[in-house]
Amino acid sequence: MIRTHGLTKRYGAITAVDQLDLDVREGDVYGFLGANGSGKTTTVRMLLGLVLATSGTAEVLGRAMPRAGREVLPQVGALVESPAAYPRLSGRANLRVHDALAGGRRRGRAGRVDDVLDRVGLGGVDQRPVRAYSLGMRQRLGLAHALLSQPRLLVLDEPTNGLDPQGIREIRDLLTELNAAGTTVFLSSHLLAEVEQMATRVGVLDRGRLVLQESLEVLKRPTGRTYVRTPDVAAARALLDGQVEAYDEASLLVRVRDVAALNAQLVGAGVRISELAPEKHTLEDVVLAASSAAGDRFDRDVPRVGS
Ligand SMILES: Nc1ncnc2c1ncn2[C@@H]1O[C@H](COP(=O)(O)OP(=O)(O)OP(=O)(O)O)[C@@H](O)[C@H]1O
Repeated sequence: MIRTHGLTKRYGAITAVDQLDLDVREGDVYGFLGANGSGKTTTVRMLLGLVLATSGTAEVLGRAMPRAGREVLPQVGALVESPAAYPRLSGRANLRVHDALAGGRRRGRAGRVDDVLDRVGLGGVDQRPVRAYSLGMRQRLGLAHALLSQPRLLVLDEPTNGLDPQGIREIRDLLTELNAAGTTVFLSSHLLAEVEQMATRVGVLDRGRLVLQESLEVLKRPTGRTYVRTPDVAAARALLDGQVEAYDEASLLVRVRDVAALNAQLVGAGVRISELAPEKHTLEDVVLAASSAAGDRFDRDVPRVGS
């Protein structure tokens, strides 16, 4: 759906995007992660033909950008930074104008507009002019605009910017639902937790360079250790001598892959267990390892809403 080769953008002495090889496949929710200033917005702008690359190539929906923009862009729903809107008009009126400008058929327009407003949670609050909208409402309106043409591909730059935890959850659910119905989603974010909860594949940008591109399933694979929570730490340590890699007063990390066998062994020896689980890599671990210098600039402290 999106493929770039050696995509590079320089602004004078600054290399904002450096030799990027992106590969976004059909059906992905691709989380494009990077600290502030790492080059995400510049990349999104190049993909949409809003900024010209210094060198390298970009293909969107199998066509070269920006050359094929006229054919490609109507099939792509995009949200890049603060979406433009007529401030005196309501969101609904704005969307009707956009739909008309994009050549959407007049027939069914009102229904299409109402549908996307409902989907992004603006259906009930749309009496106000857009100038009275909060940042979060503007963001939702931008998303509604992106959805209007029922695109095969959504390209979203920080789509939850300005939203509260409830709003973030709603957008996440909406994107998951659209993806299940066949829409490929490419979203940029500096929020590790957001991407961890939504993405199927992840690309990590570190000062303009792609330092990691992999499916989340592979990245979060088990570490080969098992986490054991027990009130009988001393007994468990004695039993598993040599296999315990770390422990505290209530838990142990054991170098064992077979959780069922470990369970049987512990229970057989009378060790009480309150929790037993294979340890997994977290996205945070993996991102920090891939880009140690950038890692501490990520925003990790977002509230975890839902699962
Ligand atoms: N028009 C421009 N002129 C000069 N430098 C630019 C321009 N646009 C971006 N840059 C620089 O390129 C680098 C990457 O910026 P970019 O906005 O793409 O990063 P980002 O990852 O999207 O960050 P943020 O999340 O803060 O928007 C930064 O150093 C930025 O200052």
